[in-house]
Amino acid sequence: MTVLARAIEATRQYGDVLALDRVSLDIRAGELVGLLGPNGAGKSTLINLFAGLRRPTSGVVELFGGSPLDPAIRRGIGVTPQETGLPESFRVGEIVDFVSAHFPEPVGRAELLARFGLSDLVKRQIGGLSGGQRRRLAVALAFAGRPRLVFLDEPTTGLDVEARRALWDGIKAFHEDGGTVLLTSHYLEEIEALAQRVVVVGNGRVLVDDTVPAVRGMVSARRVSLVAEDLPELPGVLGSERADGRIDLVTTDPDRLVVELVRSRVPFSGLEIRPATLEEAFLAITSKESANV
Ligand SMILES: Nc1ncnc2c1ncn2[C@@H]1O[C@H](COP(=O)(O)OP(=O)(O)OP(=O)(O)O)[C@@H](O)[C@H]1O
Repeated sequence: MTVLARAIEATRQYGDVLALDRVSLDIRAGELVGLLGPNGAGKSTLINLFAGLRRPTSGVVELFGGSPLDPAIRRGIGVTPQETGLPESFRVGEIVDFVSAHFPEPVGRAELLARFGLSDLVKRQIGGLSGGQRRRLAVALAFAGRPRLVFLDEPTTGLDVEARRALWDGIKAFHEDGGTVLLTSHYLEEIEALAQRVVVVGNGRVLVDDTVPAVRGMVSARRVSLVAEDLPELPGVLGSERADGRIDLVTTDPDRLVVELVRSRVPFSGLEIRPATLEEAFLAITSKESANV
């Protein structure tokens, strides 16, 4: 399958910060890839390299077989960064026309707005939109020029359930028509709703590149929560925290943890076991990864 975007051993440093550490990744035509990772993992940096907004410190980044720094090549992509500033005095329809004018075969105002559930806002000034409406508009604009490949950095942050669904529908429709998408998210649920492939990044490295069900299986960390005065060292604890009189322990083996807890004869009560958040699960993957190095 045609590779539309490729990183080969791409490293990006900001001063002392190693934001990306020898990342190699192919995005193939027709894929909808979810880039998942905690804050500071390097997701935006990777998108910025693909979109030609930053250069790699070392390694190679290609877009459509050429350089992402070439404006003619970049015309084939659509991008919505994490934060966008749209001119407040423009009306929604005007900004769509303005962006569309930069492309040879734009989607067209009515169709684009309909795809993202924004038709009713066509005459509204951007300054009068809610935060969620602005976000949806910013994402819709990435699709205005009929791009082959779209990069969306946390497209649904700050959106309520309905707005999120409207956005997902727009992204899905593009993908079903053969479009290729790379989107970032903190939520596996979001990636699960849209993508088949998920790339997990942490500390600037690709930790996992697999199908959504495979990653679901990997992030099997559980949170064991209980009330106790004090706890001894327990095996398999990846992280712990104390809040509201409870102690929360993150582990990939809750059965063993509970057995050891009982064996330790420390008095406890209110035992609860539930799935860990993705952030906690990342910790599990990251620590497994560093154990393998
Ligand atoms: N312009 C910059 N100057 C200095 N450091 C930067 C810059 N941009 C990013 N970084 C650092 O690089 C690392 C990766 O940041 P990046 O924004 O790519 O992460 P992210 O995965 O997108 O995070 P988030 O989920 O919070 O958006 C972080 O440590 C960040 O502080």
